[in-house]
Amino acid sequence: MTLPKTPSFRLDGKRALVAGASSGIGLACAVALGEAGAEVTLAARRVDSLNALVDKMKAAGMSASALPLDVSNVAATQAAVASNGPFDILVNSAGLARHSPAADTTEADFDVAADLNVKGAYFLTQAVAKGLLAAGKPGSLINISSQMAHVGGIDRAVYCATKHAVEGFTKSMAIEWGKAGIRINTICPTFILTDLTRPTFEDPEKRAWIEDKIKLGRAGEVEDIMGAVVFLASQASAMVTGTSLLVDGGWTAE
Ligand SMILES: NC(=O)C1=CN([C@@H]2O[C@H](COP(=O)(O)OP(=O)(O)OC[C@H]3O[C@@H](n4cnc5c(N)ncnc54)[C@H](O)[C@@H]3O)[C@@H](O)[C@H]2O)C=CC1
Ligand SMILES: C[C@H](O)[C@@H]1OC(=O)[C@H](O)[C@@H]1O
Repeated sequence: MTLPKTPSFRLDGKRALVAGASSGIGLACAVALGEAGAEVTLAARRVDSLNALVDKMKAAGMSASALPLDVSNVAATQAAVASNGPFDILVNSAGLARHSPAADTTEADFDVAADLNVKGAYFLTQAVAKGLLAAGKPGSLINISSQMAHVGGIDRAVYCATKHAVEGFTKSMAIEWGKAGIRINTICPTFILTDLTRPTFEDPEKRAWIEDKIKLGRAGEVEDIMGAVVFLASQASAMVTGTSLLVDGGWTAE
């Protein structure tokens, strides 16, 4: 009897683009992919915010470079991906939140969130996929969505709408490009301690509510996303497409 072979989690020889790489979840994903052997292009609006990180990754033996990229600018995104691709792996962690009661949402708040979280994510994913299709290569594209793509949240009607939309285009693109070997998935984190959530965590009542809702009883850390991203980027997830990987500590189990 031949034993089944465990698929590799290694990413040697793969080129990865990480958008929103200068902080938080994106930064952690860039490091995780680099440690797994990928050649990582870290993208952010301001490249000077990436230089120290790129140097640290290189000093630790990883392959890393910086690319200026404003994900809410579709034409600039398409041009940057076309001239620097093709990328075998995309992690899009660029995102924002403007929280308010649903009755108070302004058109401007809606537009700024939709422009980045939905439109920007859509066209970045499309641009990377088109590079792969033109090169006849397979790939794994990952958008950082949210547990809020699966439930509602107080003051989060717009944020939830944008993240639900990401799930919709992820499934549709996965159907269209599956036969070309392009897999598209989302990672859906719970509350993770980052710049984005710091104001929420600094409120003791809100922090207690979060730690109660998360069934594992603690706030998420960026390290909690690192294994998930390597899994989805690698051959270990070869049969996984069009779905969400919830890293929510059990929030949505209730
Ligand atoms: N922190 C949390 O609890 C959770 C965060 N998320 C999602 O994770 C992603 C990353 O968020 P965090 O790391 O928490 O916050 P963060 O604020 O550290 O990261 C967001 C990144 O997006 C970048 N960004 C903003 N606008 C951009 C643009 N136009 N072009 C390129 N980059 C842009 C920022 O510079 C920043 O590096 C977001 O999509 C967020 O919605 C999802 C679930 C939970
Ligand atoms: C920024 C939000 O408050 C935060 O991001 C998420 O996706 C979490 O579920 C929180 O709602």
